[in-house]
Order: sequence, then structure tokens, then C-alpha cells
Amino acid sequence: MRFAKGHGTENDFVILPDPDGELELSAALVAAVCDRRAGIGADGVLHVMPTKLSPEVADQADAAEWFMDYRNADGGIPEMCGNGVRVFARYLVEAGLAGPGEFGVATRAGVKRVRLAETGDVTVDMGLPRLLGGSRTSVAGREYEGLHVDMGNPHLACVIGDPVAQLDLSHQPAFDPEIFPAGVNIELLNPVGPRRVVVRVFERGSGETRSCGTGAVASAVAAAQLSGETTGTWAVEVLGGTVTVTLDEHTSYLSGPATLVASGELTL
Ligand SMILES: N[C@@H](CCC[C@H](N)C(=O)O)C(=O)O
Repeated sequence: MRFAKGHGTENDFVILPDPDGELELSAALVAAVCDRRAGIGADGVLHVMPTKLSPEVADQADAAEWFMDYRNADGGIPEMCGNGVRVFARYLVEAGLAGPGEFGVATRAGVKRVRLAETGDVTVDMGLPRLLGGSRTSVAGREYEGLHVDMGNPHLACVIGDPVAQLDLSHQPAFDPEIFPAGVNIELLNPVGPRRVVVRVFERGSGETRSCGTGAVASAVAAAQLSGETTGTWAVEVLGGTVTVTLDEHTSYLSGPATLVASGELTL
């Protein structure tokens, strides 16, 4: 099986091209590939499928030739991955499956338009975040309030007073299973300047990651709400670098680097 490896601000992915839709991608296979000791190691898998051969998104085939069938490291199947779609776009262009410039990618959260800039950054139109009220988490015995933000996938974005650099995110933070019956991605953030935040993320199905694109947008939304703003551009510092989030009345955009680092043959 051919593979490539890539990352967006160190949110890393194994890319599995499957142009004929032949790969049986079980949860066990995904978990084995993502294993950082016995596999290649990654936060998730980007399974590259022709949209028209993928029944769950075949209705998107007119707007997007390729479907990002994203899987979490534990084999779970989430709706969307913001950094994943940027790395997916980079792969499509480098593999000659899409022309440079702007195009659509099919996802379980609908078609996402991506744009590759000459600078190397990839921008994705992430759609309008949905604000669904408040909830709480607790990390190592400390309770935090947050905002429930739906980015296609669920987020709880918490602006906190404690320095995020000192948090212990080695265990799953608690959350309310009545509000998040399918689990949730949890962001903890400190505003550190005008429209600038530092964020740590505990991802559903992957644990703490060094970046999360949907989480970066959810974090910007939470920071914006705190400062009484609804539009503008936020710098979101994550462990793996910095991404940019722009909020406007109709949608949100996520921009940052997306890089391929390896390719080869997988023998698992
Ligand atoms: N890293 C991703 C989000 C991946 C999915 C998430 N773990 C979930 O289960 O919803 C991103 O960049 O958005």
C-alpha cells in the first residue's frame, strides 16, 4: 500500500491514496498505521477517495473530485479536520490529482474550498461556526467554562486564566456526555495580545495534538466572543506553530503551512 506523510503545524497525517476505492480501512488498520512505535505514527489518516465512489458523499461529486475520508488515530470517524483538509489539498496538487489554485474537497461536513498560495500556505473556507451555548470541562482537578462550537465536528473552547503552558493534558479532560454524546475536542486558551491566543488542544480520538485546525477556529470564536467582536483576523499559536483564522459575517477561514515530508510503501 502506498502512503505519504504530511503535517500542518505538526498536526500530522498518514495519507493513503485509493484512486479505485479498493482499500478496506478498518479501525484496527488505522490505529496500527497511526501507532507512533509500531506503525508510521500520526494524529490521523487522510484516505484519498474519488468522491463519486464514496456513497456517503457522492452528492458532493459535482463540486469536489476527491473525498477526504478522515480517520482519528483511534480509528474513529469524525466529520471534519481543518489541518487535514489543508494537507490533503497539498497532497492532491503534488500528486498531480488537482491543479494549483483553488478547488473543492468533499468532507463529511460538506464541500470545503481550499486555496494554495505561492507562499506555501493553504487556506480553507471552514464555513460559519455554530455557537451552541456553554459547557464545562475539568483538567487535572481544575474546572473551566467554555463555549460549545460546532465546526462540523464538536468543540468546547475554554478561555482560561491559568497558563495553558502548565496544563497536564496527558489524560482525557472531563466533559458533559449529555451535551457531547459523541465526544468532543477540547481547546484551552489564553489571550496574549490583540487578536492573538495561545491554545492547547485535546482531540477526540487522538489525545493532545500539536495543532488542530477546527479547534483553532473554535478558539478564535471563543476569544472573539470574550472581546465582543464577531469579525477580524486572529493569530492562533499552537504547540506546532501559528495558524491564522479570519472570521466574517458569513464564514471563517483557516490559513497556515501544509507540508509533505515522506512517501513510501506500507507493509503493515
Ligand atoms: N486535527 C483536526 C481535527 C480532527 C478531528 C477531531 N479529532 C474530531 O474527532 O472531531 C483539525 O485540524 O481540525
